[in-house]
Amino acid sequence: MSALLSARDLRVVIDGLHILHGVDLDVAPSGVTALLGRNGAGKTTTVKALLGLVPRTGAVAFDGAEIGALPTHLIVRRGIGYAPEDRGIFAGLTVAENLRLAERDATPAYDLVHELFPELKQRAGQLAGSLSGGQQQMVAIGRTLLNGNRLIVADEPTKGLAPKIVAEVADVLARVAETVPVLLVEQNLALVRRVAGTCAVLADGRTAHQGDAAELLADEDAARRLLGVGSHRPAPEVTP
Ligand SMILES: Nc1ncnc2c1ncn2[C@@H]1O[C@H](COP(=O)(O)OP(=O)(O)OP(=O)(O)O)[C@@H](O)[C@H]1O
Repeated sequence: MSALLSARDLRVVIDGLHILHGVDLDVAPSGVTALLGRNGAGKTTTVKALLGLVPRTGAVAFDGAEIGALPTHLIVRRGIGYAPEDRGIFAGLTVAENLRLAERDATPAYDLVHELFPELKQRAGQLAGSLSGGQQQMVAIGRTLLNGNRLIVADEPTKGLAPKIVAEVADVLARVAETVPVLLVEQNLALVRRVAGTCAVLADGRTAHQGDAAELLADEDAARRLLGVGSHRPAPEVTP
């Protein structure tokens, strides 16, 4: 199965600091590919480099076309949707207004968004700032689905959320990945175990491992070495 997106030797230098030293990454054409690594390993920078949000060198192929040197607006136009770490939603606008602001296509895919997240339809008039963390993630991810994107990039969608809400977001991601492939930056290994098929692990700005997510997480020594945790310790619940 050839990758939907593959990055080779991705490097990022910011203000003279070498942040990525050669990241290789393959995103599977279906399901969830998890991007893992300890704090500061370079996950968010990798995602930003893929989207052209930071100066970078290296090759990035998306659906067979080279996008490694393109500016961000041309990359997103090729069909990559981004849900950033801070969600980037407008707290003072309603759910419907947040979605409307993200419209790019002449015929935005509201059917898909409302089918996946009926709650966003029910809460169309509610201020986004008064939604739960999980519901806010639905808005952030829903926005990326409006425009016929072929890859969704979600950066730590569960960060700072209570376990019950993490379970909600896990459901959201699992549902989305049935329709559109997802590149997921995530620290919650229980969630990764539940939703991800493949994974890449970064360490110190480089790719330290790529492969099957379940296999890695089943290997306690490898998980401890690469991620700094025993993958079998009691984890926050993510199953409903
Ligand atoms: N604009 C910047 N200027 C200086 N250093 C930066 C910049 N952006 C990132 N870094 C540094 O690069 C390293 C990688 O950061 P990055 O945010 O990509 O890591 P991460 O794996 O996403 O971490 P976390 O899991 O903690 O969010 C960190 O040491 C960070 O401090």
